[in-house]
Amino acid sequence: MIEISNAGQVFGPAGEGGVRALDGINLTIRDREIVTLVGPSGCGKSTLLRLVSGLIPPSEGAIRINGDKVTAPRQDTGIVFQAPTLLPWATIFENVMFPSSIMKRDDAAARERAHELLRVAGIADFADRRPKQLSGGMQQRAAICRALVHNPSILLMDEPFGALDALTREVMTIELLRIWTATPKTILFVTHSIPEAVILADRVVVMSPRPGRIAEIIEVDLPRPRNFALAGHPEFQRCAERIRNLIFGDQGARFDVQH
Ligand SMILES: Nc1ncnc2c1ncn2[C@@H]1O[C@H](COP(=O)(O)OP(=O)(O)OP(=O)(O)O)[C@@H](O)[C@H]1O
Repeated sequence: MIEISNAGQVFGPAGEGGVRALDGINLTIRDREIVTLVGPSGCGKSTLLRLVSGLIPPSEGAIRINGDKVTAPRQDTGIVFQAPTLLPWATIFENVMFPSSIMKRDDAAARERAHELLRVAGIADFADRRPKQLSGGMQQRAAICRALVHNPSILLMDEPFGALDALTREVMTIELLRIWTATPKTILFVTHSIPEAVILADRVVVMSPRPGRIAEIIEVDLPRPRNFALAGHPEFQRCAERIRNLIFGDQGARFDVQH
């Protein structure tokens, strides 16, 4: 369970000169829940993900995972950024194995898991290539395999499919749900895509413009397993409509969120 209590973040000097990115965030994420985060550009989605990952400490409040205060990156957490951030000099297989290697858990089981993930992601034939020999989409698939290789119980994803073409993006979204069904984990997922936010989530957290606050939390009552055929479902449309109204409904609306 992830507990975000009264978390706030100010970058730079305290007071007038600082940038307040987050204000008074309270959110509890249950085990094996998928929560998506949407909101206008600059509302603090990535910052909130970084606080939960332990990459930066919150200026105010606290993040707890299973009761322990998060003070640094944790072994039970995997993270995927929008850019693949692979090591250019290592092979795809070595990149995927990297978390297991630094945790000194690069045994036969981990290697088998890495091969299996590469198969699922459709890039097994590229295991011995260097990142620059793969397309951007294939590199991103490798980055997702890397985040999953040590079978973390928490997966934090910051617009992981943002740079992919629309078709690959849908395939990867459904693939992520398939992986989640096979090995359930708690997922916090930042996206600019309303359909992606709804199709993945148990709950969608909609954030308001800077300083980022939670505007509303929307429960998505759609059956699982899910696919994009559910876009015609009345519950899908209700959720998507509500998110749109929250984001575009006021004068401060920003148009960088995909309909
Ligand atoms: N390291 C930093 N130093 C100073 N300001 C920062 C830093 N990181 C983020 N910010 C500021 O905090 C605010 C929130 O940024 P953040 O990247 O979390 O927003 P976001 O909702 O993820 O945006 P986007 O949707 O465009 O990716 C922005 O105003 C940004 O300029």
